[in-house]
Amino acid sequence: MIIAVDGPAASGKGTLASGLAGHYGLPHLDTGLLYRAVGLAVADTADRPEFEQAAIAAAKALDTSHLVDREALTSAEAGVLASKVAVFAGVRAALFDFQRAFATQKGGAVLDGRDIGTKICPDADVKLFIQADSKARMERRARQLEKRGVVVDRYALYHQIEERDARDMLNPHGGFYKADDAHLLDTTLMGIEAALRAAIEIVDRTMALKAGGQSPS
Ligand SMILES: Nc1ncnc2c1ncn2[C@@H]1O[C@H](COP(=O)(O)OP(=O)(O)OP(=O)(O)O)[C@@H](O)[C@H]1O
Ligand SMILES: Nc1ccn([C@@H]2O[C@H](COP(=O)(O)O)[C@@H](O)[C@H]2O)c(=O)n1
Repeated sequence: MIIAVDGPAASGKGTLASGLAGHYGLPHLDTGLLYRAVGLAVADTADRPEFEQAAIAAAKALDTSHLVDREALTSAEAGVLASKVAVFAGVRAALFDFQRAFATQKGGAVLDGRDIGTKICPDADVKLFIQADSKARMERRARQLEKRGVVVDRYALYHQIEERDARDMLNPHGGFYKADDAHLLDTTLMGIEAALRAAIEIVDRTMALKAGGQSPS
């Protein structure tokens, strides 16, 4: 079974994808980490003319050793850099095969990102599109950073999230939109456990309908 989980920054898609992976015993890939690793690798060239070519080269050279330093990868700066390299078609193309191979491994997988249900796994068995309002997302991200001892300017963080969402939505190569057959799950008023229960319910219902030969939508 392939489960695709998409949604905007700090919507909780990674938390849900990881919970679903645990529940169904599937491997999980947070595809945002790939873009973050590429962004960090070319941070020095940002705003220079060679930025795009450097980012494409970094994406082609990416391997799992670049995904180890979780603290650097999950920083707010890495998120911004990721969304800047993600607009380059050459970067997205270079990262496609890795994601596709992960998704199609024997037994299936859970992937989360922006374009999983639309570009990477349009054939996923279940697609979830996670939503939460911008203020709730900002607050979740702020608390996550504060737990690490980072001093957070909530006003700046809110605008950074909004700006990143806009860049992702307007990215002509991105595929960041809800697929027609994706299930929308708004978690603004849900805690982590309630959101995971709701996601499991959607997956179980969708798979049961498919097994019965019915269209789930
Ligand atoms: N439903 C929820 N209620 C409250 N907090 C949540 C909820 N879901 C996730 N969180 C918390 O919000 C933070 C961001 O969650 P998460 O990393 O899963 O988001 P994401 O959408 O994967 O973010 P990113 O944009 O980095 O990929 C984490 O600290 C997580 O524990
Ligand atoms: N499938 C994806 C995943 C991520 N991106 C870009 O990377 C940025 C960081 O992603 P997070 O999920 O870790 O927040 C994101 O803002 C996107 O620009 C992507 O394009 N496609």
